[in-house]
Amino acid sequence: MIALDDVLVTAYSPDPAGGADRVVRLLGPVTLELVEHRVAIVGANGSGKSTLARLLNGLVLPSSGTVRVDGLDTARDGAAVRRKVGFMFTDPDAQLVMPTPVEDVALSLRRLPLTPAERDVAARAALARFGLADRAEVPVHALSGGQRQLLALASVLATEPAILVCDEPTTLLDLRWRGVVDALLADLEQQVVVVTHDLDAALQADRVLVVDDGSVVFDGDPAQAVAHYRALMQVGA
Ligand SMILES: Nc1ncnc2c1ncn2[C@@H]1O[C@H](COP(=O)(O)OP(=O)(O)OP(=O)(O)O)[C@@H](O)[C@H]1O
Repeated sequence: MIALDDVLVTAYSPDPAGGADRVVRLLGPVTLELVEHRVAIVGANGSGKSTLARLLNGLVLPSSGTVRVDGLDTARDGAAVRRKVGFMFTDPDAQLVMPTPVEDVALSLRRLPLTPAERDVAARAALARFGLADRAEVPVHALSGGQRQLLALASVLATEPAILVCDEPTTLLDLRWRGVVDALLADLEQQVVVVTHDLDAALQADRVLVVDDGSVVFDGDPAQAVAHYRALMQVGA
């Protein structure tokens, strides 16, 4: 279970007038527990969604308050939390570090007690699961955006996270690849927390958080959450 207790995230921001840096609030205070299988986070650009998502695996630490994942404190047990919580970035290039897909997935498998040959077999099996079997040795930069997104998903899932946090995983994708990634995410056994601008995807979640100006302004039923968000954005259904 993910539990945020009175979490506040602040940052220092330069004073345009040239004075001392000012402390600005990015998010919070937020207190909530996430136990649902599928949780979506929606909100305007710059509202604090990524900050909230990044808190969940310790990429962002609270300035005050605590974030716990199955009892592990992200501020004190960061490495253990990151083994538990996989994170998929909007831009797969932020995450893919090896020259070829098979090497990238193999890198994700490094903590498992496997021989190099076993790791290679496991990496290829992971690529096959995502339709990338014949792309294993193609340079990562030569893959399409959709294929890179799938590779990022394959790599993060290879670490066998208990929870997967995805920050706008389909924003860069065309309709076909969006459908592929949405279907793969929907089928996962893991708890998935997804930041999305895709309101149809949000409607499929069990619970939706609406973030606005650094606060969670609605939390609950997906249809009501989407209606709340539309009203906030002053756009019709
Ligand atoms: N380290 C930081 N220092 C200062 N400001 C920051 C920092 N990180 C984020 N911000 C600001 O906090 C606000 C929330 O950022 P965040 O990335 O969480 O928004 P978001 O809702 O994910 O936006 P988008 O939909 O555009 O990706 C933005 O105004 C951003 O510029």
